[in-house]
Amino acid sequence: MTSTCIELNNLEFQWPGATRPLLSIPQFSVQQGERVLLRGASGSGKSTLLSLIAGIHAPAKNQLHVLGHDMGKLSQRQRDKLRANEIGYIFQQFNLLPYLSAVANVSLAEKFSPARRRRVNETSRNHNERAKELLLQLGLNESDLFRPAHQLSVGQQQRVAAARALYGSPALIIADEPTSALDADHRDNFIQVLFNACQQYNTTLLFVTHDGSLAHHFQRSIELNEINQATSGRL
Ligand SMILES: Nc1ncnc2c1ncn2[C@@H]1O[C@H](COP(=O)(O)OP(=O)(O)OP(=O)(O)O)[C@@H](O)[C@H]1O
Repeated sequence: MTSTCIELNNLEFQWPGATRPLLSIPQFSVQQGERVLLRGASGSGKSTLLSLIAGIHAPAKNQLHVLGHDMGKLSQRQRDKLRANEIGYIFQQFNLLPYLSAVANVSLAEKFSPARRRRVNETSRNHNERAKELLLQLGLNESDLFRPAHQLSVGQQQRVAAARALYGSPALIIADEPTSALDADHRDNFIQVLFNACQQYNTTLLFVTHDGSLAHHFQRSIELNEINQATSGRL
């Protein structure tokens, strides 16, 4: 049975001080386990939409549901909790702690989330084992597992960032331009290993980029301007 992971209904969003709405999206949804590419030019509102889905900013009521929660009805604290427990975020600049090892960067995710800690406890002997398992699955070498993040290559750091997002099996992974620092070979390989991990855990993947050449990798590819009436000239 499939369930809906992200559901937008007449989502309207305008930044304070802006003269017009940035987002006006009548309908858009992503099913649990789906892998979707969201494309859009610079400034089209991709990061803003991600920040609403991740609960960093709040929409009005009844406009956005994430994993069954009306994001407009949750307090900031409830949104933070939902994000910590259920949403893995892969940032363009990785956001790793440079002097911690790859393994420590990955297991750090559980410090902020009892739910992730519990899910790791259910499936693994100990936390380092789970972090190591994910890193190896994502293609890191055994010899790099305990090296500090700042000594790793860009491609290796990206794998650590992906493993951290996947740690504790969140239902949704949001990846914001995660391949912009990689060359074409590393990029395709990174997407493939990320897909394999998402498939294994039925994790939804929302992958944002301005690079349309990645579309063929995904089950569905959406151009933000096509669903956003605020920028499609229809408003
Ligand atoms: N915190 C903020 N306060 C006010 N305006 C903002 C804020 N963040 C973004 N904006 C504005 O919203 C618009 C869309 O920005 P956003 O970062 O969502 O676009 P984007 O598609 O992610 O761009 P890029 O691909 O360059 O990262 C821009 O005009 C930007 O100036």
